[in-house]
Amino acid sequence: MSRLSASYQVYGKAGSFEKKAEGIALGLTIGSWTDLPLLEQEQLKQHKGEVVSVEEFPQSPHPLKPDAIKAHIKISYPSANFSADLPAILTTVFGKLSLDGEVKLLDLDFEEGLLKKFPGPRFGIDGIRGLLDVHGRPLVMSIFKGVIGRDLDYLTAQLRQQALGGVDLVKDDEILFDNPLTPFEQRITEAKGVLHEVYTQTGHRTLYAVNLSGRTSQLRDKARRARELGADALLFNVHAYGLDVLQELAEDDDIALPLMAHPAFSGAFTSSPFYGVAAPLALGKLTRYAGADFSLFPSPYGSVAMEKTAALSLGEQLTNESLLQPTFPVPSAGIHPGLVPLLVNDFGIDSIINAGGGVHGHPDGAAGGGKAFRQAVDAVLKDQTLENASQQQPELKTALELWG
Ligand SMILES: CSCCC(=O)C(=O)COP(=O)(O)O
Ligand SMILES: [Mg+2]
Repeated sequence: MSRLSASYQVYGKAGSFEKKAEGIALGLTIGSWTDLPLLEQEQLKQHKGEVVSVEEFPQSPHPLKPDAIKAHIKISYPSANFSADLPAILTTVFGKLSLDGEVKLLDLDFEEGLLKKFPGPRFGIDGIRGLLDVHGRPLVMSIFKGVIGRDLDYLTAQLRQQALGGVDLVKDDEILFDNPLTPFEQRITEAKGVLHEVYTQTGHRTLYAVNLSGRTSQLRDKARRARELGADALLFNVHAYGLDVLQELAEDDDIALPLMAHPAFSGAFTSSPFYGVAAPLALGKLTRYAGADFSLFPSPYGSVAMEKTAALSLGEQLTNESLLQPTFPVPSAGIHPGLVPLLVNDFGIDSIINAGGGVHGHPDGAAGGGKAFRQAVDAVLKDQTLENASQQQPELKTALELWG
C-alpha cells in the first residue's frame, strides 16, 4: 500500500521518543483519547500510521529545559487516509499535532504515485529562460518601491528606469494591492506598453510580474483576465492564501502564466526553531509541488536573513532532481551588488538576483542600479573580483562605494 512519510523534530527526555512517536502515529490516524472497541480496532489497522525511525541527538539539548534533548522521528501514513491534495495531506501529518507543544514538521516524502498528482511549475527554469531568451547567467529582477499612493504615470516612469537598467524581470512589491490609482488591469496594459518601448529602443526584454491579489473567489477570473490582457507573470502571496490556491492557479490552462511565489506571512509558521514547518519544506518543496515557477525567500545575507543551512536547503528543494520541473530560487531582501558573488556561489547560475532598495537606492537612479547588478553578474561569470570589474564599470563602482 502506498504511504507518505513525515519527519518531525521534537524535544523530550532521552529514551522517551519511541513512545512519543507511537503516540503520534496512532493519534493522527486511528487513535482516540479513549480505547475503541476491539472490533473497530481490527478494521482500522490498515489505516494506522507506522513509526519508521527515531533518532536522538544527545549533543543537542533543549536551550531552556535541562533534561530535554532533540530527536527526529519519521512516521509513514497510508495514502488511503487522505485525498491527494495539500490541505488533506497537511491536516493528516500536521493537523492537530501542530497545536501539541514543541513539534516542528521538517520534511515530507511523497511517493511517485502521489507526486504525480501535483503540477509542479508550468514553465520552470528552462521555460522562464526561454521566454526571456537569457541563458547561462543568473537573472536579475528588481522590485517597484514607493509606489503606494502613486498613479500610473509614476509607476510607468519607475518601470521604464528599471527596464533601462537591463534587469530581466520587474515585480510588484507584495504590498501593492488592487487600488484606484494603479488598478490591476491597467498596470498590466500600461506596463506592457512601456516594456515594449524599451525593447524597441534597446533590444532588451524585461518581463513584469503583477501582484494577483483580492478575495480568493475572484483570483481565478482575475488571473484569466490578466492572461487575456497579455500579462507576463503573476506575483502571488501564496502563504497568505494557502498552497492549494497556488495549485489551482497553476493547473488552470486558461491562466497558464508564470507564477512567482512571495514568502509574505510564511515567517509566522516557519521561523521558530521549535514550532511550525521547516522553511525548505514550506517555501521550497511544497511551493514547487504546488506549481510556483519562482520562489522568493530571505537570503542568508540581507536585511531579513534566513539561516544559511536552511536557505541552501530551500534552494536545493526548489531545484533538485524530480519528476517535476525546477523552480527558480530567488534569494531576496536587502540585496545589493556587493552580495552577488556570495549569492551565485550559494545558489548557482540558475537563480535570480532580486533587489528593491539595492536598485532604487543607487545614486544614478534605478537604471544605474540595474546596470550595477548586471555588471556584478558579468564580473562573477568572468571570475573577476567586483573590485577589479568596477574599475571599468562606473555604476558598479558607485554601488560598491555606497554598500560595500
Ligand atoms: C523576504 S523576501 C521578499 C523580498 C521583497 O519582497 C522585497 O521587497 C525586498 O526588498 P528589498 O528592498 O529589501 O530588496
Ligand atoms: Mg517586497
